[in-house]
Amino acid sequence: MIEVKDLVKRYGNHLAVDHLSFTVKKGQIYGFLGPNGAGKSTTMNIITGYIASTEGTVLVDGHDIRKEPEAAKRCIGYLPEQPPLYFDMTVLEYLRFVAELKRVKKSERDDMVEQVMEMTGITPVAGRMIGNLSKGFRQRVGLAQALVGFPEILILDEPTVGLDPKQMIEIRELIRDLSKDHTVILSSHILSEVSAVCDHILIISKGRLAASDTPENLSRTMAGAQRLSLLVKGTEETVMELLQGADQTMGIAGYQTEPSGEAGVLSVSLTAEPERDIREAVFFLMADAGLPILEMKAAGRSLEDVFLELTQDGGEQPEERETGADSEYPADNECPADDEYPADNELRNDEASENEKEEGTGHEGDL
Ligand SMILES: Nc1ncnc2c1ncn2[C@@H]1O[C@H](COP(=O)(O)OP(=O)(O)OP(=O)(O)O)[C@@H](O)[C@H]1O
Repeated sequence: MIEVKDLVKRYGNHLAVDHLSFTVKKGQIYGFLGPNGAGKSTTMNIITGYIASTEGTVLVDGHDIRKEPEAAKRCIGYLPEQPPLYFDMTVLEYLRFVAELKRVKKSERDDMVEQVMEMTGITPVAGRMIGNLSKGFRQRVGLAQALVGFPEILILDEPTVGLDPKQMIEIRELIRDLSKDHTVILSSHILSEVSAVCDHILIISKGRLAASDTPENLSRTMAGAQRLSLLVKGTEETVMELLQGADQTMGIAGYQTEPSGEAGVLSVSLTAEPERDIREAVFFLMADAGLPILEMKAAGRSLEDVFLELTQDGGEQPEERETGADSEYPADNECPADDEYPADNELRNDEASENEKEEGTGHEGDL
């Protein structure tokens, strides 16, 4: 679906994307994970044709984004970090406008807008000004504009940033739903978000690809051997004897004991053979010998540790961004600040009553 080859982006002397190559296959959710300033937005802006690369190529469904931008862009729906919303338009007006910009046939526009509003759960707020919507609803409108034209690929830059936890969960569910019919690439600096939603993780650090695999494989192959620490009620003699005599097929590669500080309780550290989960076997070994386990903790490296190690020092350097006409990067102030509009809680009642009128939409609460 997407082939990124040897991509380079320089901002002056600053190398934001450093010979990045990866492939995105159809029908999966890809998570673009990296600390702030790692180069995620820059890469997404290049893939979507929003800015030009310094070197390298991007093929979208076989179309080179530089040579055939129209054909490539037709395959992509993009939700940038700052959704391109017009706050003084109603949701319906805005989506009709987007449909026109995307050159959807006039005869198909109304139908399509209706469908994307339905898909993103914003039909109840179709007549409301975008500036008066809560952040969660604005994000849905952002997703709806990305869906206009029914592109095969959705590229979402930090789609849950700034949302409250409930809104985050709702948007993640929506993304999961959309992934049934679309290939999705989303960026995030939150590991738990990416591992919860994505089939494949691309870890980016200092503009380079640090790792690319499924969340399961990343934790299995990079997190190293499982280590368990236990508190066992028993004497050192009985525990050591038990471990020495333990069946080799159990997968225990090593062990160590020391006093726990509590009378009659021993602290035991166990290392498993590679890719073995020994928790259950250890539980039964101790239980059969009448030695109660008071505590068991898996001490292996988590996916989080792997991420931190791979991206160490890979984040934002304190450096000025280019701004103004020379910069291809969209200015931060394209959209009016939130405080120019009534606070979300001032709108809650209105929007809630609008939703109540539309019972059975299945979307509520994100107001
Ligand atoms: N217009 C610009 N001019 C100069 N430097 C830029 C510009 N845009 C981005 N950069 C720099 O390029 C690097 C990558 O930025 P980018 O926004 O792509 O990172 P990111 O991974 O998306 O981070 P974040 O999560 O903070 O959005 C950063 O060091 C950033 O300061």
